[in-house]
This record gives sequence, C-alpha cells and structure tokens, in this order.
Amino acid sequence: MKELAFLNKYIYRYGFRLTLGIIFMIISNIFAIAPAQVVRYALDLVVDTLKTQTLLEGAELHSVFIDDFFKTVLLYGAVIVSMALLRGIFLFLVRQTIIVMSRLIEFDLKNDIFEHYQKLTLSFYRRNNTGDLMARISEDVSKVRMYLGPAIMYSINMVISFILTIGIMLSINVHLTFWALFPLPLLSISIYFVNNVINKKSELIQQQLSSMSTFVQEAFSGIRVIKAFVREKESLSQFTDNATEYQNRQLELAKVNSMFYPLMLFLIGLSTILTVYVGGIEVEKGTITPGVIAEFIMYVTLLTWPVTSLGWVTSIVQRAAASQKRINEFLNETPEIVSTSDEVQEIKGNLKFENVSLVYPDSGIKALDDLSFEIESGKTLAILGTTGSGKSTVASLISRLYDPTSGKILVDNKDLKSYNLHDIRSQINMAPQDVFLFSNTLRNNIAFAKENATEAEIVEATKNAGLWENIQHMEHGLDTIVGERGITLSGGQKQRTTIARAILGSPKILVLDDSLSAVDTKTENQILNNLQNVMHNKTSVIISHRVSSAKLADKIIVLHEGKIIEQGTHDELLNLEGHYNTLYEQQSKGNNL
Ligand SMILES: Nc1ncnc2c1ncn2[C@@H]1O[C@H](COP(=O)(O)OP(=O)(O)OP(=O)(O)O)[C@@H](O)[C@H]1O
Repeated sequence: MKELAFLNKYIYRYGFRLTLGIIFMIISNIFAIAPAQVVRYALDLVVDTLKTQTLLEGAELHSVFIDDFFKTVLLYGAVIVSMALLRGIFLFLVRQTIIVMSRLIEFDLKNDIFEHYQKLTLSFYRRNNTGDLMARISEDVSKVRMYLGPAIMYSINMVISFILTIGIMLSINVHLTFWALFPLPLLSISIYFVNNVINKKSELIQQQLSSMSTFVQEAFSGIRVIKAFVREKESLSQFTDNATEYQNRQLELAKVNSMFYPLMLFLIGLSTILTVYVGGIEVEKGTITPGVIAEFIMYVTLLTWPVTSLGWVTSIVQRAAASQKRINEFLNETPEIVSTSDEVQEIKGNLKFENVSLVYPDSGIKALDDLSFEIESGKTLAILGTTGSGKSTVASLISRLYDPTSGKILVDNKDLKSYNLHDIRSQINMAPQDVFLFSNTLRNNIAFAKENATEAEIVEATKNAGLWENIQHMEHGLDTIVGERGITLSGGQKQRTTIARAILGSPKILVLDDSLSAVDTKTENQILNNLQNVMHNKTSVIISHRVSSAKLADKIIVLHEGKIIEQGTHDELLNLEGHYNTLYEQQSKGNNL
C-alpha cells in the first residue's frame, strides 16, 4: 500500500478541490438524512390524525381539521422533494470536485510518465516491450485513477454517512439500530469477495483482449505477407479461436456478475425485514412511534451503498496499489545517458574515436573493439563492412544513443559526454538504417527535424535528397499522407524522406546509416553530389555496403567484427588489394559502379 503514497504530492496539488468536495459531501449527506425524519413526522401525523378524526366525525371542526391535515402533509412532501433536489445539486458538486480532481491527476501522471519514458535510454526500450510500456501509461494509470476518484470519494462518503446516520439511529433506539444494521457487514464482506472474483475474471478478459488486438494489428500490418502466402483462412481461424476464448471469459464474468445483485438485494431485504419485525415489537412496547420504523428503513437504504462500497473500495485500492507499483518500477528507472552540462555551444564537427569499445548491456555482444579513427570538420567519412561488423553501432555512438563501454569519443577535441545532451544531439542528425516515418504528411515528416522550418527550406531539403521529382508526381505533393510507417511510399522514397529530414536541420555532423541502399546508382550519385554542397564545411559519415557510396569520401574505413581492418582513400584501398578491393571488383561486375 506504501506505493500509493507516491500519489500524495498530486493530491496536495489539488487539495483545495478535495476540501471543497468533502464539504459538499457533508452537506449532501445532511440533505439525504433529514428527509427520513420528515417522513417519521409525516407518518406519525397520519397515524395520530386517523385516530383523532374518528372522534371529531360529525363535529363542525372536522372539515377544518382535515383541511389542515392535508396542508401539513403537502408541506412535508414539498420539504422532502426540496431536500432531494438540494441533495442532488450537492452530489453533482461533489463529483465536479473530487472526480475532476482525479481526472486532473490522471492527466498529470500520464504526462509525467511519458516525459520520463522519453528520458530513458535505448537499452530500457530493448528490455521492455512496447505493450508493457503502453499498459503502464494507460491501464495502470486508469486503475490508479479509480483510487484517486471513486475510491476516495466513496470512502469519504462512507465515513460521513456512517457517523451521521448511525449516530442518529443510536440516539433514537439502540436495540433497533443493532438489528437493522446486523446484516450489513455480511453485505460488505461478501461484496469484497465477489468483487475480487470479478476483478480476476476482468483481468483475464483484458489479457485476452490485448492478445486479440496484437493478433489483429499484426494481421493487418502483415497483410501483404498473409495474402502472398495465401494464409487468409488460417489467419481467420486463429482469430476465431481468439474470439471464442474472449467470449468464454466474458460469459464467465457475466455469471459472477449476475450473482452480485441478487446477493445485495437479499441482504438489504433481510435488514428491512429485521427493522420491521424488531421495530414492530418496540412500537408495541411503546418505546418508539410507528414513524420510526419508516425512518429506519430509509436509513438502512441510505447505508446500503456506503456499506457496499466498502468492499468495492477495498479491492479498488488493492488493484491501484499493484498498478502504482508497476508504474513506480519504471519511474524509478534512471536514464543512463544524461546531460552533464547546461552550456549551449556550437560545434565545428571534428570527430575522433579513441580506443572505443562497446559491449551492448542487454545482449553482452561486443559490437566495437578498440576502435580509433578521426575525421576533420568539412570532410566525409565512409564506413563499410560486413553485416554485423558494428557500422550502425558507430552511428548510435556518434548520436550518443549509447555511451562507449571504454574509450572516448571526442567532438572538437572535447569528450562527447561533456556536452549538453540536447544541444549536441540537435547539431548531429542521423538518418537511421531502420527508416521510421510517422503516419502524417511528407511535409511534417521532413519538418520534424527543425521547428518552424520554412517551405523553401523543406523544398530545398527534398531536392537535395533527390525526392523532389517524385513529390511532383504525387497528387497532394508535400501534403501526401504517408500512411502508417510510410506504407504508401516505396523503399527508396522512404529512405530519401529520412535523408531530407536529416539534412533539413543543417547539422554540423550528418550520419547516413545505409540510407542509399534502396536507390539506384544514378540517384545515389546525384544525392552524394548534392551532399557535398549541403555539407560543405560540415562533417558527413556515410555508412554503406556499397563501394559506390564510399568512393567519393575523404576517408574510408572497413570494419570487420568491430575492428578496423582497412582504412584510407578509395585509391589507397584499391592499391591495398584487400577486402575493399575485392568488394569493388564484385560490385563492378554487377554494374553497380
Ligand atoms: N541494440 C542492440 N542490442 C544488443 N546487441 C546489438 C544491438 N544492436 C546491434 N547489436 C549487435 O551488435 C553487433 C553489431 O551490430 P550493428 O548493427 O552495429 O552492425 P552493422 O554493421 O550495422 O550490421 P548491418 O550491416 O547488418 O546493418 C551485431 O552482432 C548485433 O547483433
């Protein structure tokens, strides 16, 4: 339960609303209890009048007496209706304060979690799957909200109505109070147990629902593969199995739910019968008037919901505590890559790796082994190598998505770690190997790199990335929606969109990670030539499998198993007659060059 203490700071933030809510709750309870006393007066008046009017029958005063009686009963009726109205108004205000408070906290909490998620490093995202991240920010926060809203509201209501109602009942007749309330704790305990069963069943339904959603999402995003391999029937039958399981779990829940209300009604009915029976005996003894029985029945009805909510609230609080524990686990994660300086500083773009090694923390794979190289500002470095040789790892290190396990990366002869993280990342742009586009317009996907980018800048970037001509043929031009992850674009178009995005921000260091693999050599040459102008006086790092992407570079390094096996210019490497030369020969034969 200590997990929920984390939420106290949010509750203090909205303390004023909560206090107002408590005041409204007290007032609404007064208006709920008072009509019971009016009913007692009215009922006793009816009983007395019935007795008296038989004595006055035939007398002159009889009609005046009856008139007065009806007026008084009407007055009582009007008082009861007004009180019910006022109670309704104050209940509305209670919800407007306490439930609104819970929604505001839910909003703050979601924002705080999201902000924290964004600070966490890539290894955190490797360790935890997206579904889990989403569940904690949505379902878990919703469960916590149930504690902050309904649970707090009903707990306060329970305390207030217990004190007020039971206090009045005891002041009228202790014996009758005992018997009227006797079945209520049973109601509370049984609701607690039934509710726990309901929660367990609901969780199973939730799990099944999320497995169904994952299945459906995958089936739709992989529709091309399903169709190409003619697996529609199998896909449908898997879906039907999933849906049947979901239906069975729903039916089981419905069974438990249908026990809930009869049980509640039985115990309330028992209370009423006991009140009438014991109350009748007390009336005979002359200790109470008949009106008190009606008054007590109303009190029992009033107490039904608070007693019911006791069991319900207990299970909400337990669930909220479990959810908050899960949320806290992520909130307590500290980002491994942090800013060590606030200083904003414009870099030139000199880049130096000094004996850099990297062991991926989650897989233990040594991706880079004692890597050293240097590239001066304004020059182009090409990195070639076999697959899995560590090329993308170099790109991730330059953007400081990971820190080296040993060794140093220097930018302008200063340790990359000593720069302000946000500032340095904004000066280094990367077009990653696994292209990611948002389901938005081409314009917004490209402008993502730079706040307030002008139309001219966007057009210029698309021209330099060799994408402009394609855009001209699109009906909506830059306003074309690219679909989820850019599904409406070809592989080459997607790559060039990410290149446009990377060069738009005029970075001091540009890293293209295998971004030209899906374009033909003519377009590749055109883009490389454009880059020479765009990246004039700035540093470019081009990662590729193709010699054609590397040959214009000022320096080329060839990686193998995390180590540099060859380095030099295109001509120097050809003369070495090593790996680069072999690659060149092979790719020349395929007319790639
Ligand atoms: N995020 C990661 N977590 C754990 N291991 C990783 C991660 N990324 C890469 N690796 C491992 O590190 C090694 C180097 O991978 P890297 O992606 O840098 O190679 P690459 O040269 O870019 O390969 P490719 O040409 O196929 O893109 C590989 O063995 C890979 O399995």
